Order: sequence, then C-alpha cells, then structure tokens
Amino acid sequence: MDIRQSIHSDHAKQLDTDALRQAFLIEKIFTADHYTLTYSHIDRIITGGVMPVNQPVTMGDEMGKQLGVAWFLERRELGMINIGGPGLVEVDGKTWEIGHEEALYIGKGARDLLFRSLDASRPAKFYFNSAPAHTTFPDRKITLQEAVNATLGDAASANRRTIHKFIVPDVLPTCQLTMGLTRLHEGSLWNTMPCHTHERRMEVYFYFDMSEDHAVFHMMGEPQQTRHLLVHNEQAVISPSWSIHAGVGTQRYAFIWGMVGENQVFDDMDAVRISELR
Ligand SMILES: O=C[C@H](O)[C@@H](O)CC(=O)C(=O)O
Ligand SMILES: [Zn+2]
Repeated sequence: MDIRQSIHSDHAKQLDTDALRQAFLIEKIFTADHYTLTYSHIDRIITGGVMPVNQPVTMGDEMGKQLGVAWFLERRELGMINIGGPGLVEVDGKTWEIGHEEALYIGKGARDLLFRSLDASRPAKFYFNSAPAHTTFPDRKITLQEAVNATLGDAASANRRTIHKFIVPDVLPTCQLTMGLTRLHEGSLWNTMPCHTHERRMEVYFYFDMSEDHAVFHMMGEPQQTRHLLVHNEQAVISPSWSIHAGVGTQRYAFIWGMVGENQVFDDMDAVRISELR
C-alpha cells in the first residue's frame, strides 16, 4: 500500500516537479490480475484499481490487516466505475454485472469481494475510491442512464463537456463519497475551467481515454500559486481542499472525480475567476 501524507499549502509551494509528483500523483492504477491501493491521509481516502485478466482478483480479510481492521470494508464504503470491458463483481456471494462506464456502490460491512472479466482480451478495469463510513447504505449498481447528467462549457473556449454524476445524493445515499465521470466533447481540451476550490471537500481526479503519447497538464495549487502536473493515461491526482483542480489535454480525454469530506453538495464550490489566477 502506497501511503501519502497530507501536504500543507505552504510546503507544497516549495516543491519541485519530482516532489510534487511524489506527493500528489498516482502513476500506476491498473496492474493485470492485481489490485492497487493508494492511501491518502487527506480524509483517509483510498484510491485504486482492480484489473482481472486471466484470473479473478479477490479482496478478502488480508486487506484489512494493512488498515488495522479485520477486513477492508469493515468501517468503509467504496464506489467504483468500470472503464474497461464488462466484468463481474461478487459481493459476499451476490454477483453484479458491471459493464463499461457503469458504477457500483458497496456499503460498509461487505467482506468478501471478487472481481472477474468476462473477456480477457477486453479486461474490466474497476477504478475505485473508498472512504471511512459511519453506517451501511445498500449496495447498488448505477448505469449511465441512471446518473445525473449535465453538459456545460463552450466549444469556443474548448471546454464543452458532459458530467455524469453516478454516486451523488440525488441518485443514492452514501456516507460521504461522491463520484462521477466527465467526458470532453471532440475538440474540447479544458476541464473545470473557470476552476474552483472547495474548502469542505478534497477530491481525486483520474484521467483516462487518451493515447500513450498524449498527456493532460493538470493545474493544481492555491489559486494564486498554481503549479502543474504532467499526467499520462490512467493516472490520478490527489487534490487537497486548498488546491484548484483543472486541466488541459493535448487531445480530448475523460476523467473520474471522487470527493469526500464535510458535505455532499456538488455545487458548493469556491469559484475562482480566471483573471484572479496566478
Ligand atoms: O467539484 C467538482 C469536480 O471538480 C468536477 O465534477 C468538475 C468537473 O467534472 C468539470 O468541471 O468538468
Ligand atoms: Zn472540484
């Protein structure tokens, strides 16, 4: 398990490229026939991926040891979105079929998790966020049609995009986790611009659907102390509450955002005017 400490904004200002990457970038999410886990001390969010190819991947009691509990979700909830081919997720013996760009919420207490791909030549890729939870809400699959979908931004400023809010209070109850997927329209390159912070929540951005020789310049930092991270396909950025999170790609792309913290109000953002950015 990769552990990331919280970083104060005063400290982050001093960091060079390598140190910024070590603190905020998760370079490897998917490894064939394994799961990956990055544990952030910021709101204790866990970010990872599961990619079963030739054999099922299990998350059983062995995972709990790393967290000091009896099993992974003993005191946690989990949300996942599949960005690969169709797969099966078994939760304590109940099987969920989760297709491409479908989501699954798993409530606190689930113990034995097993993941399979239906076709090894097109493996499932389950990207997930997990957060501490105080109670159990029902497991639920969420399709793209069941998500709350919103299209915003303008082609003229290259930020026309559709936001699919899969795991939000209008769709299902969770303890603190919210998650969704944003896809840029053809010709658009900017996400989340004009940008924002939200003191009440932290966020993780996971970028995907770009070819290997393309990248997103992800913008981070306090609004008057911006820095960038070069993010390649299927990498994620941990964004503290004090940081903006926005990006521009060398080609169009999609990303999954996940938030945890004080509230679940999607629009509770502290907007930053582009003229105020430094
Ligand atoms: O707090 C909300 C998150 O930053 C994202 O949902 C923003 C986003 O997907 C976008 O503007 O493209
Ligand atoms: Zn945000």
